[in-house]
Amino acid sequence: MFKIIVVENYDEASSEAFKVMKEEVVSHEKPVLGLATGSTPIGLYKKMQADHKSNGTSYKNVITFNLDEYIGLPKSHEQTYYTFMHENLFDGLNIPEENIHIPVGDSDNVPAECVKYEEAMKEYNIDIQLLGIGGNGHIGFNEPGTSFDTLTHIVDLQEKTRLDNARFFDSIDEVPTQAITMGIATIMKSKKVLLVATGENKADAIYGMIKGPISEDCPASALQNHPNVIVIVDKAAASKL
Ligand SMILES: N[C@@H]1[C@@H](O)[C@H](O)[C@@H](COP(=O)(O)O)O[C@@H]1O
Repeated sequence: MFKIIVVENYDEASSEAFKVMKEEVVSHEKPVLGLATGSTPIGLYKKMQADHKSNGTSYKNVITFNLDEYIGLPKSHEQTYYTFMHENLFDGLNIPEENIHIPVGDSDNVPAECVKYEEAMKEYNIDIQLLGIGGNGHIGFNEPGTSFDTLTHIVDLQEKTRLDNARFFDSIDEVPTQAITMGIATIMKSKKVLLVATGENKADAIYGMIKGPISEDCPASALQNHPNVIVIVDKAAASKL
């Protein structure tokens, strides 16, 4: 079930998302947050850091699981999601390092890492999973055609996704070709989903997610079967609804 909140712009979307996130953080004794990368959550993460700094909201009992990670880059690489999360969120909060979970993309045994990651999540129930959405409707790195039954797994990144993410690298050739991602079945297990999307280039994906058929052609359409999804979109991303 979707609760759709339409706002004017990116900053308002970040503020609305922050309200939802903060409520989760303060209302659970041990909040379990599923986190995302991409440019969309940066505004939200800045607000979480600012709130921690000025209001002292504590994250010391927070446990986090990130959606995905590139395969093949060393952790310290400036474009890993490990680096992204530390720079954009974790460095400004007081989450104990041992509570932070991100798939290890430079593991010697990536298939075993996927199993281990899924197992680690079984111990906890994710209270809220934050999601962005790809222009082709992907969530995490679950590209169109991914089975809705998937757990954490290895994916070959589509050319469109590599191109979309190439802006962060020196050239398209440097964008990894594979990633580890939570599967769609993993995402569906979280108690609540918070999906944020802004800009006209997300309008088709938002339409497909909410109004399109439930189909593997649009991975986000699986969320039509989730009991509790909050969608925060600006007018541009909502323009085709
Ligand atoms: N794996 C991430 C997704 O989790 C993210 O939702 C998507 C959209 O990114 P952006 O928010 O930059 O548009 O990009 C990447 O592919």
